[in-house]
Amino acid sequence: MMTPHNGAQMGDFAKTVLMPGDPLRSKFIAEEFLENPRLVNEVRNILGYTGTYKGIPVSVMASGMGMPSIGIYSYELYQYYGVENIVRIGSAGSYVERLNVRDVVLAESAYSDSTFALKTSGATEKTMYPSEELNAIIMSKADELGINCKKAVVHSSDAFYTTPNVGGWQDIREQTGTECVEMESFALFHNANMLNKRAACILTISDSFCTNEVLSAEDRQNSFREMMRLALESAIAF
Ligand SMILES: O=P(O)(O)O[C@H]1O[C@H](CO)[C@@H](O)[C@H]1O
Ligand SMILES: O=c1cc[nH]c(=O)[nH]1
Repeated sequence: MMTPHNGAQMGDFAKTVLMPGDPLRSKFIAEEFLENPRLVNEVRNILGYTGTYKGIPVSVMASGMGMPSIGIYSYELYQYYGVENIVRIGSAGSYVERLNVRDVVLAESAYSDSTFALKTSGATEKTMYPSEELNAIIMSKADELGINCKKAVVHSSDAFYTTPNVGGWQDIREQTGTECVEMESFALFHNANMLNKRAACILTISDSFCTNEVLSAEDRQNSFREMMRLALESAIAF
């Protein structure tokens, strides 16, 4: 079953797909962590692989950046490829001092003023929720692995670059209670809930709005090993 955006056949994806925004983070995870990784999609260079981790099938495929992009890929994986679980593994900018660069964060909810949900299904909620079951497994795996995984309310933004006239990150933080920003989890959680599937989002802080630290493109691609291990160990426990 091919789609306009995915060249894989039905059966090519495992029941759980890890989903970074960056296609080269997807390639890195497949080559570094999966046994016998097989490239199953390269349409638009949205690299997708299936292999095994500790003998259990797991897939990893990029989402691209932003809600329209993850909206397409997650919908097709759930609806046409029989995927049950998608775990976004992304980078994020921190709005608060308790979330430092390289900290691992689990989204407990995603707030957005995006129209993605409204346009997709008519949903008017501004907060979308991940699967409680997946989150519980991820937190318990983090404990087992000795990873300090911090839960946070995430802001899913439609814009990466903003100008001063639209209100700054401090206003957003105060008005919404969000603690870090990324660009996809609201749409992913919406699609999972709409299709009776499961989703979660683990993030690594790559930028701090408080300290102005910024990680390099290479670090964002290859260095988030704690998040990758946590996602893989959780995936085989789902
Ligand atoms: O590192 P990824 O997973 O792409 O996530 C974050 O990075 C991109 C912006 O730099 C957006 O996609 C944002 O959500
Ligand atoms: O500041 C950031 C960092 C990563 N991703 C975002 O969307 N914003």
